[in-house]
Amino acid sequence: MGTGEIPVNILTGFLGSGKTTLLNNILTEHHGEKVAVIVNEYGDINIDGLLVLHSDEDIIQMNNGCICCTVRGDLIKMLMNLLVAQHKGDITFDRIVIETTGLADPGPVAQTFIFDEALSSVFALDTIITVVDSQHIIEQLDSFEEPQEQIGFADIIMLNKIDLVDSSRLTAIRQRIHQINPTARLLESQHSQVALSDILDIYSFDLESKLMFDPDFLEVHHPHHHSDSVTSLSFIEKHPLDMEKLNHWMADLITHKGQDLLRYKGILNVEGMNERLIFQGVHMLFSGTFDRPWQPNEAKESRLIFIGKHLDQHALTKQFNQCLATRPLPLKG
Ligand SMILES: Nc1nc2c(ncn2[C@@H]2O[C@H](COP(=O)(O)OP(=O)(O)OP(=O)(O)O)[C@@H](O)[C@H]2O)c(=O)[nH]1
Repeated sequence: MGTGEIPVNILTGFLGSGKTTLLNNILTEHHGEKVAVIVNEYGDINIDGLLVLHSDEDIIQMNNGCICCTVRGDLIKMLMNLLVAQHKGDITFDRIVIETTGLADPGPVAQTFIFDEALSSVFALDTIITVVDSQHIIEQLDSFEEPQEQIGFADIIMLNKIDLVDSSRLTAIRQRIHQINPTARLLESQHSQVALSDILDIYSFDLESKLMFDPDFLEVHHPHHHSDSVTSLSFIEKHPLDMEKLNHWMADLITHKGQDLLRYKGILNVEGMNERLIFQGVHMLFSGTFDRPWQPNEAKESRLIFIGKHLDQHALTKQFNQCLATRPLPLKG
């Protein structure tokens, strides 16, 4: 939608489904386009922005709220600023990709490009792409409203993480999705690998189908209510962490609280290591891998976020602090 020339793609999908992985695939593919990226994160610290593999793309972080609620005004301002900067020759871009939080309703974000006359004359909504975690989506649909909205508004739905499910589960997911959104195109992927020609430059945003899903879509949108039961807790810590204590903590946490942990992720500073430890988890599925060395110009600090139900903030804070590496004893004089 929109009559402008600059395509906009909205990446959405529930927590941990593979949106940032898809964004990185888009950015690292050689398509010859310059992409301006807007990343909106749930929680109060920036982690995704630090995990995006960008070279000279312009990455804009929106951390002060959810893109579909309070920050919609900010989104308009940000897009306007991008246009001004492009006009002045400070930056150039051929496309905008917006990654929403895992708890966003993409409806209001799409609306921005329809209602705002100035924006809709410059931008054209290309596709709303919803990434689905095939391992967890059925339970997510049973428990939360957000995945229904994300699937309902999609033009393209990527059934991701198909390495973690069998074909009968995939059939059940397809049927469930078809009930919510019979018109979206379904793709299957592992690690969000799809041909970019299947998701970009399709211009499949279809107002009719959005109105079928939400007859009030063209009304001025009422604030979106997130699932009240979901909260987040984040840590930023300069003191290095002890790898062994961290492993024990995670093993214990996943065993006892895995069901409630919708998403946990972080970039950790581990004692004795020159590389960042990238820490990723969705429920019981957890991975920790060292990636690149810390750069001289970046703060060597751990950033960690938990998003989930019934988070015991006091206990988690205590457990996190117990993972700090033992401070060296002061030298005796
Ligand atoms: N096994 C498996 N893991 C995957 C696949 N796709 C992504 N992952 C992993 O799932 C985790 C979450 O992926 P992200 O791309 O960060 O997910 P996201 O949707 O951006 O997460 P949030 O922004 O936190 O909601 C990471 O550890 C990925 O490496 C897949 O197809 N199979």
